[in-house]
Amino acid sequence: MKTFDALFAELTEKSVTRPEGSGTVKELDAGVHAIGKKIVEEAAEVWMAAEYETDERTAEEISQLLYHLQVLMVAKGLRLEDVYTHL
Ligand SMILES: N=c1c2ncn([C@@H]3O[C@H](COP(=O)(O)OP(=O)(O)OP(=O)(O)O)[C@@H](O)[C@H]3O)c2ncn1[C@@H]1O[C@H](COP(=O)(O)O)[C@@H](O)[C@H]1O
Repeated sequence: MKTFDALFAELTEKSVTRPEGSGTVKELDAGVHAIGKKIVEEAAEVWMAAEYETDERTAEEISQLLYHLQVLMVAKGLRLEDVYTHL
């Protein structure tokens, strides 16, 4: 099972190696504005799933929100430590 930290390491590596077909690379190239919109969309999907769908669907939507938050962190050059310091 993938952890938050392992996913972040994977996305960071992809931002450097830029493999063909990577959705992350595509999203990074779209820029902070597009990534931000995706985050808002995914956050709304988390909310709707939590209110009206199953726990499994909610967990799936949360995983997608976490993914897009990580893509934004990579786009901004933020490290996990930069966020963890505020927890
Ligand atoms: N965890 C994720 C992940 N979560 C969400 N997503 C993306 O976010 C989208 C969210 O799905 P939705 O159904 O909400 O969105 P959609 O509107 O249908 O899709 P779009 O039209 O917006 O692409 C998915 O289609 C994926 O493009 C993810 N894309 C990649 N990962 C992981 O990130 C890593 C790197 O992925 P690549 O860069 O694609 O190799 C791999 O480990 C992947 O498993």
